[in-house]
Amino acid sequence: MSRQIPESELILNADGSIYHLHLKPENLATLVFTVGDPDRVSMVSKYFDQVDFKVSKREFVTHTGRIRGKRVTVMSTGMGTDNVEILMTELDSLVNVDLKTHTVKPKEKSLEIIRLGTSGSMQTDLPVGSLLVSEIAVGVDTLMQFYPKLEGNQDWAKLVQDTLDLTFLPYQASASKKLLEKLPSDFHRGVTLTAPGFYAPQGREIRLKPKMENMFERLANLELAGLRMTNFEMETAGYYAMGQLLNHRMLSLNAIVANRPSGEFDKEAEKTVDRMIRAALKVYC
Ligand SMILES: O=P(O)(O)O[C@H]1O[C@H](CO)[C@@H](O)[C@H]1O
Ligand SMILES: O=c1cc[nH]c(=O)[nH]1
Repeated sequence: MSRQIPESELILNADGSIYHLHLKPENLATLVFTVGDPDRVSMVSKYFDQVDFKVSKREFVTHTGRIRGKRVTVMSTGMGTDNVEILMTELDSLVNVDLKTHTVKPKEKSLEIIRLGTSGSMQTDLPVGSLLVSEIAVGVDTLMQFYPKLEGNQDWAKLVQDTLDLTFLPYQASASKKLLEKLPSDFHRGVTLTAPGFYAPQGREIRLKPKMENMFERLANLELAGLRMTNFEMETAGYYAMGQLLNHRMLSLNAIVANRPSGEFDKEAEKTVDRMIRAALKVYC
């Protein structure tokens, strides 16, 4: 008999749903699209043939339905890897923990989780309106200081640590090869920097001067094994790392809405996001 997880660690609501996501196992499909913005959930589910289930709690809004006969879930996470940690742990618990006995199920189940996010480009030749898939992501947040060490190559993480003179080691994880290979070639492939904030942690200056000078220029000039760093956002490395530790297949797609070298923001950002959503549903549903 596996360990019984205390009620204070795996918390259920009065209706038996999991604490933050407010979902029961039967409300979740094995293919899950995630978005940051709660308003983006209906931008995805409007393409479903039917929506059978809707729930929302805090920033976690979920719609589950069918598209071309395939069952699919879309849900929002809000911003940041702290929310991703909650999302991934609770999604994993919905499929791999028996919520009645509070014990881990003997047979592990994997989800396919595809993030549909917005992002800022560090590269001149990656303009606003581009679509990009994160092949590798480097997290400069401290989430992975609290979990088992990630297996696999950490060369990008070390390079970023040296470049930004960070006092802690960032972490690096990759997209699922199986999901990646299905994607058409009009998606640029990139190395994504997942930052613990939008302004100084991505080198932006409003009133406060970031401690790190020329941050995006320094990162944009890095090269490793023929790859360069391409874009900033705030979740992907957390997804890839948690997915690797929990054995779920992960992919992060990015609509490039800002270009840092040119100082431009995409005037048609909503259309760019819609193009990414339609492309993803076509490939994975
Ligand atoms: O558009 P979403 O998915 O929220 O993603 C990006 O946008 C937010 C910042 O504006 C961050 O969450 C960042 O990762
Ligand atoms: O520059 C950007 C644009 C969207 N999201 C980010 O985190 N950064």
